[in-house]
Amino acid sequence: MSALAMNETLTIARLGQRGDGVAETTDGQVFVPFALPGESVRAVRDGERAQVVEILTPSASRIAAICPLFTRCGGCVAQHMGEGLYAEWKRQQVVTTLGRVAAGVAVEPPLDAHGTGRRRVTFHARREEDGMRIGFMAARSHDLVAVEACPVLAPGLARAPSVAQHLANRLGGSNKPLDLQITASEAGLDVDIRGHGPAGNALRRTLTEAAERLDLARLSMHGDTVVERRAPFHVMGKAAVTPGPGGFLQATARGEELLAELVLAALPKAKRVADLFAGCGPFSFRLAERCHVTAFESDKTAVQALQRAASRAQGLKPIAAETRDLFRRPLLEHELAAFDAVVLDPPRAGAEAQVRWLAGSKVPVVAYVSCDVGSFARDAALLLAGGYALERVTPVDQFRYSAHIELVGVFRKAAGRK
Ligand SMILES: C[S@@+](CC[C@H](N)C(=O)[O-])C[C@H]1O[C@@H](n2cnc3c(N)ncnc32)[C@H](O)[C@@H]1O
Repeated sequence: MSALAMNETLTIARLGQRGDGVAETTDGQVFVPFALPGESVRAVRDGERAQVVEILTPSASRIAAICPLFTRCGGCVAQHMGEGLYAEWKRQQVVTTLGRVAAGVAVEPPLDAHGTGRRRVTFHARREEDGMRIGFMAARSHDLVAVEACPVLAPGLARAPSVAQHLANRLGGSNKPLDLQITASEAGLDVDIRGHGPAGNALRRTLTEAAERLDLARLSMHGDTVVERRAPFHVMGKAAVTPGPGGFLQATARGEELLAELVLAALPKAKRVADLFAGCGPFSFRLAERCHVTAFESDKTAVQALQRAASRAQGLKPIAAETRDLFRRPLLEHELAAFDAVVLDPPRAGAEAQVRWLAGSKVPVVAYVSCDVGSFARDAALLLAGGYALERVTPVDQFRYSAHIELVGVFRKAAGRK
């Protein structure tokens, strides 16, 4: 903190996008982590940020955090918000950003997609004076907060901290910081280690032995399988899918289900659907229960996982899958003409190149699943300019207690519009 730090009373006017309380002062906005609207707080200010020293008048919406590490660990920012305040804060993030391009659009209250909790976690590990430490990064700092348990994780990850600690100890010869990504699959824990150099034979033996001892389903380094004792899998509709090591998965099983339900509800009459940015197929498999699906995805391993699972699944309509970079090679007009609905679920950057082609297409309905409201708003503006109407926006909250929010937007083009 600088020598200019001041101790003063601040009144919190609203919540910012990241969950900080925001006070309006004569010097401009001041961001106050863990303070709530309506509260008066005594705080130490440093520039445009302030730390609470004492809450003078607590908000009626303040609740007790569920985790003793809350405020130290950088993973959660919102455990102190009561349910109503929390849901409205998340909804407003969508309303505010989207309002710039689609002012009148109805944004529904967020759907709670936490379910039984997050099915994937990444622990950081690094050497400290007393040995290897595993944990999460503290907020706005390079400090590591030691974590022995995390209440937002699904029950299948209950032993993830001790697994991460054991593996970090085994890898402790390296001074490099490591990331240990652990996923709870139906066949047990699926671990991908990043940050370590390539595994030589000796290290592979050590890790294979550790996987036995920890009863892991699979252990990989940088996406390269070291040992697969049981194929990890996830049930997606009528398919059992084994994603590539470290491959993308929605954060919670409930989130994946809810997103798929919203997508399916948007296209009740579709017969031929393009699933863009399809990953290993969570939407494709559910769509294929009633329509023909063509999946496009740039990650070859994900496409192979989808194809393998499709070849084994029973009772589905045909699913074709193609490895394709949709930023560089979006589907063009004549290709889009083969579909009566398009689903897209791009990474945070959005799908500008693809959406430019979609905007000029005649595809009657587009279900856009987004993990970044900023890029969604930019892409939505292109679709609106192309003659689509944004019918509905449903925020989906898979990342409970974080500032993150996802959404499904349904766009429809009236018949006859070009
Ligand atoms: C948010 S994930 C969604 C995946 C899948 N729909 C799901 O629900 O699991 C985004 C996907 O886009 C893929 N992707 C990223 N860049 C891409 C690109 N340029 N072209 C095609 N796919 C891309 C990623 O590999 C990832 O699978």
